[in-house]
Amino acid sequence: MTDAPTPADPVIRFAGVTKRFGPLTVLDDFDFAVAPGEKVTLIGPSGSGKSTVLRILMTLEPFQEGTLELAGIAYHQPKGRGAFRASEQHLRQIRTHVGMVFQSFNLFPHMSVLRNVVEAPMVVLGLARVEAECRAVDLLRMVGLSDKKDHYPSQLSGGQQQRVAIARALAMRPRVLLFDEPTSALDPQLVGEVLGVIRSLAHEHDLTMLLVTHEMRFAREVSDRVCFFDKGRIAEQGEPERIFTNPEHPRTREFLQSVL
Ligand SMILES: Nc1ncnc2c1ncn2[C@@H]1O[C@H](COP(=O)(O)OP(=O)(O)OP(=O)(O)O)[C@@H](O)[C@H]1O
Repeated sequence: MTDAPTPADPVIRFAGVTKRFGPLTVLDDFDFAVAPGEKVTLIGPSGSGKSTVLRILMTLEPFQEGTLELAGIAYHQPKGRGAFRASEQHLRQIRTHVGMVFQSFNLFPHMSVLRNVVEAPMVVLGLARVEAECRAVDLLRMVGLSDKKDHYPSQLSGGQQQRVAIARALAMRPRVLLFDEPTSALDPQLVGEVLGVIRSLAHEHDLTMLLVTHEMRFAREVSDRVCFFDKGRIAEQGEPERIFTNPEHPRTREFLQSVL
């Protein structure tokens, strides 16, 4: 089964999006929509285009054709006009509505944990320091790092750095939070603490979440919908229980057998 009903008022919508890297077509006439508050996980083989979807959403990658709608803002790229690149104004709008947690944390190394979390709300949203700090203190408590607010990233474990990165993304109060393999760079013993924070977020908040992960058990626990990606297409999607216990597409079965 490749089709999922399109939500009436999606917060994310790709319609006929084509993305090429030189001669390589990664997404071909790609359609995909996510409802507000939905938690959707993209799984699939390496190189199938999962991260590219997130990077296009975050405007980190231009695309060649199609329409992208994000939090009510639409971007259309007509065929044959080169690659869509967002204007400065678009970039600002996107970055206010969408947060992204990367594999490699990407914290500012010269800033304390607290400063990492308050920086964007102050600079981008114009929040007063006292308000941004209040927000940051709450979020650092939520990710279990209240006692590390004056530390620098180099003084933290990878798992702690990633939890700061999650707090930093949440400090912007985004409508959509993207996770690109958030535990891939971590030592195995640190994976659980990061997944725990994301799991609580997924279960306790109405934030829209789109995740790329190789952690299948985690995908099963947190997702409303799992999409199996194969060669730039969603070969199969559905509720996690069904996808993991009774996959219909041969490629999904083959993939799950190789990773479970
Ligand atoms: N900047 C780039 N330049 C050229 N090719 C790229 C670039 N970024 C990605 N690709 C190619 O696009 C394809 C899709 O990559 P993408 O990272 O989206 O896959 P993925 O499914 O997320 O893989 P993984 O699970 O390994 O992260 C791959 O063949 C990759 O080599």
